[in-house]
Amino acid sequence: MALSLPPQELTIGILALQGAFAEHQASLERLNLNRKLRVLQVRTSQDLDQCDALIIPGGESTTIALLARLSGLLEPLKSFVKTKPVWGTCAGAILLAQAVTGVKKGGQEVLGGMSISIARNGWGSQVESFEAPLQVEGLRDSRHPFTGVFIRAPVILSLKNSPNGPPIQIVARLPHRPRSKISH
Ligand SMILES: NC(=O)CC[C@H](N)C(=O)O
Repeated sequence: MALSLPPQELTIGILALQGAFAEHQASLERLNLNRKLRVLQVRTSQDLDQCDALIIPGGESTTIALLARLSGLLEPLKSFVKTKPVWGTCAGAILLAQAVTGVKKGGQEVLGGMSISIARNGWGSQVESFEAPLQVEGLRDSRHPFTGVFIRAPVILSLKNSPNGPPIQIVARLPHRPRSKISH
C-alpha cells in the first residue's frame, strides 16, 4: 500500500454507504491543517476515482460490504486499497482485514489491504460495549490518555508485515477488556 500523499490539495473520501460517515466528515472538517483538504462522501466508483485517500467508517461491516456490492463499488474498493492510503474504523477495520472470525451466517466479504486477522464483535455484544483510556503514540498531548470507544468493536488477533507494504506500526494496545461500560 502506498502511503505517500501528493503535495497539492488532497481529496479524502469517506465511504458513505452506512455507519458513522457524517461524524468522520465533521471531524475532518474541524481539523486546522496548513493544506487544502476536500472531503468527499463516496457512494459510487466515480466518487472513488477522485480520492487520494479513503476512510471507511464504523457501522455494520456486513451491511457496508453488501451495499458496496450492490452499488458496484466492491471491486473498485479492492483495487483502491492496494495502492492508496486507507483508514478503517471498527467496521472499516474489519473490511480491511484479510481474515475475519465471528462472521454472520453467509460469510463476510472483505476488501483486504491490511495483513491482519480480526475477530468481529471480539469484545462481546452491544451491551458489553465500553470506553477505555489509551496511550496513543504520536498524539500531540501524550500526558492525557485518549478515550477509546469500543462499540461492538473488533479485536485484531494477528498481524504480519507484508513484503510489498510499509512496516506495520502499532500505536496503541488494549490487552484486556476493562470492567467499565459506556458512561452516559
Ligand atoms: N462499531 C462498529 O463499527 C461495530 C462493528 C460491527 N460489530 C461489525 O461487525 O461490523
